[in-house]
Amino acid sequence: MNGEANPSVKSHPISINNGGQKKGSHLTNMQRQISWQEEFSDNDIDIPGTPRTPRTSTTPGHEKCTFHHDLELDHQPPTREALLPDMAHSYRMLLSSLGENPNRQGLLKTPERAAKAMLFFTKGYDQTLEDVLNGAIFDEDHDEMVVVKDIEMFSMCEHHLVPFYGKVSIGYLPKNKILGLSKLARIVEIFSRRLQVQERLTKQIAIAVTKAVEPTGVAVVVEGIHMCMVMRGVQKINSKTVTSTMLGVFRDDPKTREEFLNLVHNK
Ligand SMILES: Nc1nc2c(ncn2[C@@H]2O[C@H](COP(=O)(O)OP(=O)(O)OP(=O)(O)O)[C@@H](O)[C@H]2O)c(=O)[nH]1
Repeated sequence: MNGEANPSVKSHPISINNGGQKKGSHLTNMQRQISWQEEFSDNDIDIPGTPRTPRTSTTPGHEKCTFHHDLELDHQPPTREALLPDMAHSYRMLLSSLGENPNRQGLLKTPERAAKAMLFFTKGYDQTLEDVLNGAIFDEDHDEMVVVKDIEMFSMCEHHLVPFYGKVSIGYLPKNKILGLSKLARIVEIFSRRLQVQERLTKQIAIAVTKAVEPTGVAVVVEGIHMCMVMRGVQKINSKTVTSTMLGVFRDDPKTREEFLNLVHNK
């Protein structure tokens, strides 16, 4: 890792984006660091209108059950299971709309299978940052860049309900707190396992890391292949969409940003 990165980080004034305050104003660096992180509310992660099932079960007999964050279909909370009959019914109607016979042997269990698959694809709606972090935030006197790259990502395009997939690279500059490495990948799961657009996914991941460890800066790059552009519509099979969110020092210091991008792009 480039040892020169941190002196430049510390000396570089962090800009803030608070609507009225200008870049490089007379605020101290610490005040600036606090400012850009405090801008994010829960709404930045949980966008308005995001459907949410209750945190505890509404199924008779399961009122005290809470769901597991490692949600798998054969180990899933009653709240999610309760959605299956309605969803399966919708899929059955869809099969009929296609002119298919939902009662033929091969399709008999398809509505239930499809409903379970859709629940899995959207399991992120039932996860929160707090759930997945599980307290794995550690005090550590470390202020060098941490990068976890090429995290596989599978998501669903909210416009066409078809998948998009790719990889996510996350970097942050810790400020005396580090995050369990797997938790970066788990944060990707929370937000990718929903109906999404790639831009929002990228931003939500960056904000979540910011909330988790209040670092000096966070950088996220997402590279995605959208099946809505491959299998239908414009049918461009080789195009990739790259989105990024740079916060704090990654936004303001070109050297830090460049170090991150070099680490991400070096194979
Ligand atoms: N910005 C952005 N656009 C997306 C994403 N996923 C899908 N889209 C786009 O959403 C748009 C929807 O456009 P519409 O014209 O309403 O739908 P459409 O007729 O199916 O569009 P085509 O895909 O061009 O056939 C398309 O341009 C998609 O490529 C995403 O993650 N980010």
